[in-house]
Amino acid sequence: MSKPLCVLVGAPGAGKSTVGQLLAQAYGVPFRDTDADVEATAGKPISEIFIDEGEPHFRAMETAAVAAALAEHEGVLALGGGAVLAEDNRALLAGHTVVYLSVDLSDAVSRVGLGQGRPLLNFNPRATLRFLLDQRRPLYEQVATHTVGTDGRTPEEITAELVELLKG
Ligand SMILES: Nc1ncnc2c1ncn2[C@@H]1O[C@H](COP(=O)(O)OP(=O)(O)OP(=O)(O)O)[C@@H](O)[C@H]1O
Ligand SMILES: O=C(O)C1=C[C@@H](O)[C@@H](O)[C@H](O)C1
Ligand SMILES: [Mg+2]
Repeated sequence: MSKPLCVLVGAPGAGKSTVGQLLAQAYGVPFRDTDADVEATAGKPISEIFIDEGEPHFRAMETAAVAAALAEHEGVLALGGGAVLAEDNRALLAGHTVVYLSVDLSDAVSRVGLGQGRPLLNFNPRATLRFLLDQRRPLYEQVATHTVGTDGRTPEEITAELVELLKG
């Protein structure tokens, strides 16, 4: 089975998409993001999938995207922030190099405040993120082979640490 060089997991705002692209550039390998795969398959943004078909439909599409990417992709792979909620996805991650990009509440709030298109965070992002971080932390820790803290650090600093960490 071909394997991604590295799979990034973590909460919304952890920087999976940002750091994932930098890490792929550093290695000269392709970057893939299951959120983008789902949007390409659906032909519309995730926010519209949530509105039109609902979260369970999005989660089923996400699980199919995770399975396909883990089987096919040989570069750096970022998963959607909620991908670890599904036991099927957690099982598929076994045997892969999985990096948990951790983020605390205040950094996550300020980072997601910069962007749009996160349907779970449309209403009261701070309270929702607090819940998501508490709910998911044990799941991220369960699937991770490595953990890297991102608070107060630039994407470039985090990428440099990852390159060192993954050398071994
Ligand atoms: N270490 C960092 N320091 C400051 N800002 C950051 C950092 N990492 C990412 N950002 C910014 O935070 C926002 C969210 O980053 P990004 O989209 O990479 O997160 P994500 O983990 O992919 O989130 P999601 O789960 O929603 O896809 C972006 O505007 C990005 O530029
Ligand atoms: O944390 C989540 O549950 C999500 C994070 C995003 O990456 C997207 O996968 C979607 O907006 C759901
Ligand atoms: Mg992302």
